Amino acid sequence: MHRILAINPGSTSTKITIYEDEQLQYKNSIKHPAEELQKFPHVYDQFSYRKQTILDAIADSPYTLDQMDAIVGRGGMLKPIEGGTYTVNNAMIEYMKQAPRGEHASNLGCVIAKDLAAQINVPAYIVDPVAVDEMDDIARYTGMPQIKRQSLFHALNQKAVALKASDDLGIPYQKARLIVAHLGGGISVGVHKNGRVIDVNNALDGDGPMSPERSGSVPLGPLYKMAFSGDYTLAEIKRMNYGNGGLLAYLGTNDGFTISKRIEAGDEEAKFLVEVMCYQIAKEIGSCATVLEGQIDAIVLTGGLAKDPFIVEEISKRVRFLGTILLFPGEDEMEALTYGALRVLRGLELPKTYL
Ligand SMILES: Nc1ncnc2c1ncn2[C@@H]1O[C@H](COP(=O)(O)OP(=O)(O)OP(=O)(O)O)[C@@H](O)[C@H]1O
Ligand SMILES: CCCC(=O)O
Repeated sequence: MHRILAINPGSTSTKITIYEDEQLQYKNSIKHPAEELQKFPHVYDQFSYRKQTILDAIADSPYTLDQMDAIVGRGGMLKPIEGGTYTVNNAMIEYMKQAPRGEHASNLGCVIAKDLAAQINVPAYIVDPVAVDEMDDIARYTGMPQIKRQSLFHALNQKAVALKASDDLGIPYQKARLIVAHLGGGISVGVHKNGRVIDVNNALDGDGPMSPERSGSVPLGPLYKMAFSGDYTLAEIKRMNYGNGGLLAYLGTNDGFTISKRIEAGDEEAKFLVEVMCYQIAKEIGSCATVLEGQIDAIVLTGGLAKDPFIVEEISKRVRFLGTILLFPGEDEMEALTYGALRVLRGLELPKTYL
């Protein structure tokens, strides 16, 4: 039996779980009040604070740290790397200190995992970080030689549900042709072909469909006029893209439950804007279908918004003609982290080395 502590630092909380093999034994979502996190200029500076909250939570659990066989953290904005389970090493930690690709709460996953694992002399891993990059070269190009498309997406959940979908279809993931749409606070739609995500929208940087709180793609001309108008700071424009964009910008909330209740109560504006978001998601799926030249084993809808039947139907009615639609509502990043570590601990996969 393998006992695994998984750590998933998010923007407002740090989730931890303890599994014994596939069995969840303990979970805790440690909330971090905004006033606490605001004290730290950079995500990396939250290391000691978040680590201590995790140690406090473990002290309140039925377990002690030294009972763990491995510690796995969510991986962050690392250099572009292929998917899989990686042993946490110093190169990773140094990269996260500098964070040249940006600050994301998950940057701390590897740092905390390594520190705690070193205390008890067990391995530390990360699994399928947001920086997973398996894109075909042709997908990287834009019409501006100065700008290349980047692969930054919900790799952990996308890969986990793609494995489950392949299993359900009876096809090995290494041979499957899937379009996976992760519908969360951010939205990413990835083309999975023969075990690799060969194209995907950058969910963090104004690429793809709008989401509950992100703008997705917008026309460039009006954007650069706005950027140079002198009316906005760079930080304000960034917030319009990430954090305050999408449904939140129109409706004042990014909460799918609230929006769904508003629609049920007859709010036509809310209904129309959700239709707009679903239209954009369906268009993105349609463009992914061309990448697979129409040979699609399944379209997979996952993430929190895939729990909403209205949203599922709005997307499905436009993409049904492409083939089978499989639903994996919600996400289980803790399970995905744990299973990634388990595959390595059981010798089913070799851990990869981050260079
Ligand atoms: N049953 C549901 N009905 C409607 N909306 C829902 C439901 N469950 C979750 N949502 C909405 O789905 C969205 C994403 O929530 P979720 O907690 O899955 O994602 P997140 O972790 O915040 O974001 P991300 O998936 O991008 O990491 C939120 O707007 C949430 O309110
Ligand atoms: C890029 C995927 C992770 C996120 O949406 O924060």
